[in-house]
Amino acid sequence: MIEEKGILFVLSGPSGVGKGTVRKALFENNINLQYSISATTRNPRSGEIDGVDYFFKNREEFEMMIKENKLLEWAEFVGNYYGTPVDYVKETIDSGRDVFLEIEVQGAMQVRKAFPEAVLIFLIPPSLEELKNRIIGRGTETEEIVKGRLDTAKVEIEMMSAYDYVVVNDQVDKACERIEAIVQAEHYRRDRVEISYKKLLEVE
Ligand SMILES: Nc1ncnc2c1ncn2[C@@H]1O[C@H](COP(=O)(O)OP(=O)(O)OP(=O)(O)O)[C@@H](O)[C@H]1O
Ligand SMILES: Nc1nc2c(ncn2[C@@H]2O[C@H](COP(=O)(O)O)[C@@H](O)[C@H]2O)c(=O)[nH]1
Repeated sequence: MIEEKGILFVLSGPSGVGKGTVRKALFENNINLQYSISATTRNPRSGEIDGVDYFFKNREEFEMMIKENKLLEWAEFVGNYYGTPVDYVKETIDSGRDVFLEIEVQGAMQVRKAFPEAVLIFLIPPSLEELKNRIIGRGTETEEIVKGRLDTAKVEIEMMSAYDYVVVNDQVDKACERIEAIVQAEHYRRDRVEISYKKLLEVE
């Protein structure tokens, strides 16, 4: 019997589009995906827990992870490092389970190179105005960081065509449904859903 590997799904998109919100809603629906917790040098926001939301590191620790090839991808984003620990991703995929990354665009492009079979999903806002409202509305960043993230967002949106799928986050539940449909479609495409086609064809 051939061992089936899991699929690596990557959700990316501009800052403030709602990646974290959509990801949390997806996982509340018990979707059968394993979330890969990232490492970062940014300070925890109120309520964020080390080892749950992120592995919080100082710059020295993060740079050591880079040096020791412990990251599948990493990027510097508006003044902080972010990266995906490689061992968890590899072990989970090898065990046949799907992994879900929520990362920014530079990192997604690195995943594309390192893992060409990964499925890249780009989340877009209904408009740039709405994106701005969402970043400001979240109220977690200073005015300067908000500006940095909005400037970066314009560059990031230009990378949309490098993705396998584009999903509009107009409403969280609708965005989740679209992503769930992509996950299902990718399983069908890889012939991993246990449907007996023979049986189907037998039906008159
Ligand atoms: N569909 C939506 N409609 C309205 N508001 C939304 C929607 N999705 C997310 N939001 C809101 O937008 C803000 C930004 O969302 P979130 O933090 O999930 O974005 P993000 O893409 O993960 O941002 P970052 O990349 O900066 O971490 C939050 O206040 C969230 O509640
Ligand atoms: N390249 C990577 N980007 C990541 C990773 N984890 C999160 N992110 C992205 O960083 C920005 C900022 O996140 P925030 O929590 O400070 O708002 C956002 O776009 C995240 O998706 C990662 O491991 N690698």
